Amino acid sequence: MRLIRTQHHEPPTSRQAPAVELAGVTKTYPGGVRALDEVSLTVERGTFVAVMGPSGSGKSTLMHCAAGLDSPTGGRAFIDGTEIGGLDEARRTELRRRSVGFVFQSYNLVPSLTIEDNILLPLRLAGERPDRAWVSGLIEPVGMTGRLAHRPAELSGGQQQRAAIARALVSRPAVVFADEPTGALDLRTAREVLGLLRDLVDGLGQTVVMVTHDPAAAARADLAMVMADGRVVETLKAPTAAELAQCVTTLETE
Ligand SMILES: Nc1ncnc2c1ncn2[C@@H]1O[C@H](COP(=O)(O)OP(=O)(O)OP(=O)(O)O)[C@@H](O)[C@H]1O
Repeated sequence: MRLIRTQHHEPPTSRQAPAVELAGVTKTYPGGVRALDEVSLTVERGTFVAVMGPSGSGKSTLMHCAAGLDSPTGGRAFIDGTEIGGLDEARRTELRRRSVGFVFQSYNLVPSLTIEDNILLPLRLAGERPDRAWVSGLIEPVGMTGRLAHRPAELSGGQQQRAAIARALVSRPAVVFADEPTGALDLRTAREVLGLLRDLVDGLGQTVVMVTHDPAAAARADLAMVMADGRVVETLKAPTAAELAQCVTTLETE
């Protein structure tokens, strides 16, 4: 597994293209803040990647540029082998719908819809028919089998996040971006949700990129990228919570 590439190369375009690829990506916001400074990285399929770093180091900007939610001001970003920068807004939306799933700290389920309709919503929005076998295969591991007719308010936070994870996966995306997915959960529930993400990577070959402040959460990933000042300054394979905590503390005090 190779995460960081710094040299120029032609991006692969086959189904086996990396889930995400950034080549020299820079993001300068109006006003002049350089939130990303020539970041190059590859997220291989079937891997769980955590992004950590002090506040303001560029984690959210990295996620937004890698997910096609925002445009880099320099460099090239690819999702599933497709360059985002070459697409107009409609095509970019279509690429996100087809290839990217999102999980948020606050679940973002639609309160008026049942859990089943929430999970199926991305397919409905895309005008696609559910692949029943895939959907059933998702419902069971996320623990929603007996809860499909419930509304989100009838579920605990952990259950809502599990439903949100099923929703993120329902369109079989190339990559799921999870932004502080355990930030609103208690310790035990957070551990269960992280275990679920880990199982989805191991069992379904899903690719997950998770932004987190929590070293224990990041330690569940295959790789942790640690950011500072818009750059990836450390890439740790099979990281431990202790080494991640140490790394971030050092950066925060520098
Ligand atoms: N829309 C924006 N306009 C101008 N500057 C921005 C904007 N969004 C972020 N920034 C700046 O870019 C830098 C990186 O911000 P970013 O939100 O990516 O960091 P982060 O690591 O996600 O921080 P946190 O952990 O606090 O969420 C910061 O200096 C921030 O102030």
